[in-house]
Formats: sequence, structure tokens, C-alpha cells
Amino acid sequence: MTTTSRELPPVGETLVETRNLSKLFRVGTSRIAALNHVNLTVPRGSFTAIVGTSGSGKSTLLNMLAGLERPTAGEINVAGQAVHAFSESQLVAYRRKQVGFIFQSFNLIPSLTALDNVALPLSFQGMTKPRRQARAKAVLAQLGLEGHLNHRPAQLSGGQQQRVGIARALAVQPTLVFADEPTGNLDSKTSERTLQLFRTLIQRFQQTWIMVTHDQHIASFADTVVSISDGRIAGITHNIHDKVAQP
Ligand SMILES: Nc1ncnc2c1ncn2[C@@H]1O[C@H](COP(=O)(O)OP(=O)(O)OP(=O)(O)O)[C@@H](O)[C@H]1O
Repeated sequence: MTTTSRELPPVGETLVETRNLSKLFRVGTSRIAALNHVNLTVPRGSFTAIVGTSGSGKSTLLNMLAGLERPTAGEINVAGQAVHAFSESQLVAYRRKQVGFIFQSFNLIPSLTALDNVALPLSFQGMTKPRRQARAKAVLAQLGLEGHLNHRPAQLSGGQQQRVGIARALAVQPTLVFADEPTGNLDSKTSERTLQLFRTLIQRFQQTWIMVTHDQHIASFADTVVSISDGRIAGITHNIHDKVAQP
């Protein structure tokens, strides 16, 4: 697994920047400011947690950064690209090629093996089957799943299913990885192991991850914790971590 060849800033420099990012939802006659002038900077190679109570705007922020929803106003810049100004087809390409997603419920396809689940997003990139399978195998091996390539999700533990989900997100060699409550369905021991794995992967591959959680303990594994309240940034804190040992 290598980092993407896409033109990226050096590690530590700004990869993602939002300016006055706002999202207004209209429900009947009322308006909900789900995000209100959010200014956020995320350096390349960092692990950011977005925390906040239910309804604070976390998912809305993640969805806009990931190109799933459009802002009402404001800017989103990712690796020098104006994502807020993308056309529909540019947004589709951005989601497929530059973004990896990790979900709470894993979202694996039950009828497909681990190998085929991981290889699937690569088919959207027009990669040949042998190349897709070789890439998927390599990523699964990086995550310690080389012995489970032909297992279907139901034949894997929760932690293993989440590692398949991580492999699927990483297989496209994304610029950015988004994780939405990624440990919500794991027991506390497996959660901690999974979060340590996130840190190892981020350091080893100089990746940039943004995770949404309502749990401060989960957030403590990130480098930076951005607290959101009523659609606004209420505070930003930085955690000090020991360097992850390289295997
Ligand atoms: N499609 C929508 N239409 C109308 N209002 C919405 C829509 N999506 C979100 N909202 C509102 O925007 C606000 C922020 O919602 P959001 O889902 O971003 O919160 P959240 O912090 O992710 O919450 P949770 O932790 O419960 O998932 C809430 O008041 C929500 O009701």
C-alpha cells in the first residue's frame, strides 16, 4: 500500500480548509442552521476527531467534507481543489477516488467475501480484476487478514469486519479517510485496538483521517479534537500521544 500519487501538500501543511462553511435546512416554515460559519483547518497526516452532542452538526460537516452534501454557503478546499464548486460528476469522482469511508455498521456486502468487498470500490476506478484482487489482498494483509480473504462478513468477528471496512476504505489510496462513529458497534477492548490501528495506519501511510464521535474517550485517540455545538466550533484541543511503534 503506498500513498496516493495525487498532488498533496507536505505532511503537516494544510490539506483541508473550510471557510465560513454553512448549511441551512428548511423543514416546513422553520430553518435549521446545521452548520454556521465553520472555519476549520486540517493538516495532512493528522487524525482529527469531531465531537458534539446529538444534533450538533457533526454528520453534516462530515457529509460536506466528503462531498455527499453541498453547503448552503462557504468554501471547502481539499488539496487545492474547490470542492464547494464541484459539478455533480466532479463530486462523484471525488467520492470514488479521493475519499475513503469507514462506517459504524461496517456496511459490508453480506454475499461477498472479504476480498471481493475490498476489491469492489476499485472496479469503479476501471481497474482490471487481477489488479483489483492483488491490491485488495495486499491491503487486507496489511491489516492482518490474509487468512480471512474468502470469509464472508457473517464468518468474521466485529473487529475483523471493521478491519475489512478499513481495508475497503484504504484500497482506493484516498486523500482523506472519514470515519463515522467507527467503533460504535465494537466492545471496548476491540474499540481501543481499532483506534490504535488507525493511529498506526495514519503514521505509516501519512494519511489524513477525520472521525466523528460523541464519545470523548474515543476522541482522545485523535491528534486534534474539534468540539461542535449548535453548528459552530466551540473549541479545539490537541492531544499529546507517544509515537506509534513501527512494526
Ligand atoms: N436532511 C435534513 N433535513 C433537515 N434537517 C436536518 C437534516 N439533516 C440534519 N438536520 C438537522 O441539522 C442538525 C444537525 O444534524 P447532524 O445530523 O449533523 O447532527 P449530529 O451531530 O451528527 O447528530 P447525531 O450525533 O445524532 O448523528 C440537527 O438539528 C438535524 O435535525
